[in-house]
Amino acid sequence: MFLCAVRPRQASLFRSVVAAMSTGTFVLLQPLNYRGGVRVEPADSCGTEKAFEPATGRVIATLQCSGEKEVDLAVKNSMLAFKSWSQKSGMERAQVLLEAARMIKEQKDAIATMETINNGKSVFEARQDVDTSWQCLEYYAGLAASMAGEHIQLPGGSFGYTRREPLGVCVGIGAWNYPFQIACWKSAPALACGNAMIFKPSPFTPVSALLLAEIYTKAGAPPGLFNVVQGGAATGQFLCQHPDVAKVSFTGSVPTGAKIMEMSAKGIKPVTLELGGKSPLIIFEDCTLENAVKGAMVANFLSQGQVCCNGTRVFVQKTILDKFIKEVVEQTEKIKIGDPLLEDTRMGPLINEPHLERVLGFIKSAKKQGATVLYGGKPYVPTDPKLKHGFYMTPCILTDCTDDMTCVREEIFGPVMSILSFENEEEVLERANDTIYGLAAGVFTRNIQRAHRVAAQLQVGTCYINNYNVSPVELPFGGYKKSGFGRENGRVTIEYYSQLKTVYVEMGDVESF
Ligand SMILES: NC(=O)c1ccc[n+]([C@@H]2O[C@H](COP(=O)([O-])OP(=O)(O)OC[C@H]3O[C@@H](n4cnc5c(N)ncnc54)[C@H](O)[C@@H]3O)[C@@H](O)[C@H]2O)c1
Ligand SMILES: C[N+](C)(C)CCCC=O
Repeated sequence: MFLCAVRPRQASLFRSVVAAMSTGTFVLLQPLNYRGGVRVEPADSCGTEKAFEPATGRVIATLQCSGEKEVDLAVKNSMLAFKSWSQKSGMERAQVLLEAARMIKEQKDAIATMETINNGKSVFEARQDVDTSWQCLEYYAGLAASMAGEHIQLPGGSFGYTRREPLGVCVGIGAWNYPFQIACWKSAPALACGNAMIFKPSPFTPVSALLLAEIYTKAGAPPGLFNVVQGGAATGQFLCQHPDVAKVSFTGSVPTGAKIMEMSAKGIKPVTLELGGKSPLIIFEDCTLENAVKGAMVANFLSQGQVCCNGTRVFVQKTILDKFIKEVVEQTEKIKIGDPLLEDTRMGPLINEPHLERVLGFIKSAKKQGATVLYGGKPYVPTDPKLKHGFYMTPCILTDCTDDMTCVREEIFGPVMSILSFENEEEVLERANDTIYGLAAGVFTRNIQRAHRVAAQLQVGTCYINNYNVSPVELPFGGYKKSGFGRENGRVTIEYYSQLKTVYVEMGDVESF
């Protein structure tokens, strides 16, 4: 067990990570809030939450959920930081973001290790998440200096101009499936635009946002520019309802998203909602089968299937159905499940026991409704004794699915692929769009006209052609329909973290009544 010898207030989490590189050894030291450039105990609390190491089932920390007083202190502190930060030039802000990106790259292994310990995803994947995180900071650093308004000539020599200004103190609320990436995807554009941010991670994954907070401070961000408050729903509510919070950017489920929107509406606050999905992946007979199979695996089993945009409704054209199924089962059998910190593991545990039970429940109901479990879908106990209380299951392939089954309609958020067959393009498009969600979709075909025609007709925020679940920072990411609105990544996100001021300049005399 690792115990930090230095005073907790000053203990850097990175020291803990370096000392705890193997599963079953890490203990997270308090305090877990981050305010004014240091880790602090919350001023008040509204209950506790436990954070686990999913690989072993061990509790790694009991969190004090921040109360109203702590939230207010965090907001006041961030408002102070906002005063100075918002006055800096884009180039000055970019320097801090670039230094933070450099430090993330330098600490990539430590951050990925911590993410794996707290979330359960394989360290192989966690490293990719860290890459998409520092890339996000670099990207918005690059845009910070080019944020500008326009000059508009008016009659008589008068003119107007616009200024793109920050919003103020923004709140980021995160889900547990991409803890570090979500914190970066929200904070990088927010800070680049001159805002301050208070971030509340999911209580299941409190750790890596603290790593990011330490990095921002070391990179030169003023104290309070990026504060972290820990807690669950009640803490999230205090944040959304705080009168001095200018914007809320939320990543999580549709029901919580609706509550966030309601609270924000009362305060007339803009919101970004990155919500859930039940995305279709359409595989035409003229695809490159090997790529389509790989695509389906990435679209379903990444992060143990706990990915918002996963393509879990896999529509396969009837003529290649048998070939596709044979190949996908063969590949799925090869997935190595186990200790997520081992280099060759590709599937770790699910986030916690209730979630594992929920996912297994979906498989049970799929069977009841007539689906066939062609592969997996069972609890899994790795041979290593220290992993026996972890939350593992075998990846699941369901066939004989129909569009009305619960496993096809609802977001499972676990490693469960539902395979459906189709005859033609028109039919599959109608079925693919028959959902309340609209986060993503995929299409595999070598027919270039068909690929673009289908992409244009899918009611989704992101459509992948001949790949899946790739997310370059240059491309906007977000949902249609109940999967939310607003975007993360891409140039457009600047608009979600800034507001436009118009200045009119009179060059003549005022005409009076
Ligand atoms: N679209 C995306 O980019 C994206 C990315 C990741 C996850 N997700 C979605 O997130 C969901 C899984 O994450 P989850 O289980 O953490 O979601 P969740 O909605 O339960 O919780 C998300 C966050 O909201 C907080 N919260 C809960 N109730 C709240 C309330 N009443 N007020 C304020 N905050 C509150 C939680 O503490 C947590 O930090 C899935 O539906 C998944 O699809 C979407
Ligand atoms: C990086 N991915 C795989 C596109 C996931 C984005 C966040 C969704 O849960």
